[in-house]
Amino acid sequence: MTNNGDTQQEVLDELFATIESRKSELPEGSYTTKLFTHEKGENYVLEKLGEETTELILAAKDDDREELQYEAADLLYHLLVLLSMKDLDVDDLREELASRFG
Ligand SMILES: N=c1c2ncn([C@@H]3O[C@H](COP(=O)(O)OP(=O)(O)OP(=O)(O)O)[C@@H](O)[C@H]3O)c2ncn1[C@@H]1O[C@H](COP(=O)(O)O)[C@@H](O)[C@H]1O
Repeated sequence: MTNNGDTQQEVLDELFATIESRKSELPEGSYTTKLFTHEKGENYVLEKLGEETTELILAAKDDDREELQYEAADLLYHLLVLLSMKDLDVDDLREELASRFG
């Protein structure tokens, strides 16, 4: 693992803020806009989560750590989009995880 300091520490917050901004502005050419405006509605992001989960499982089964890292990031991105669609945010996720500590 590499560590470039604050940039990596804050990347989840920055990614979530970008997702929220795409949700309100819906800029053309944005993949996130595509997820928020797809004709299948939230089912499309749910399908993507299923696909990304399958890809993650295959990477784990293959013991391909590089692919696993890549697929985990894809999965997390789509999860954050789903949270945003449901008006939850990354702090809700932190709060739930923190409540399980100890
Ligand atoms: N982290 C991500 C991210 N992870 C995965 N993806 C996209 O998720 C898709 C993964 O689905 P697939 O592997 O099935 O690829 P695909 O065939 O292109 O997907 P489909 O078009 O079939 O749905 C790819 O298109 C990836 O580009 C992401 N797209 C965007 N982000 C982040 O979101 C930010 C905003 O992106 P835009 O909304 O595109 O401006 C970016 O700066 C990134 O930080």
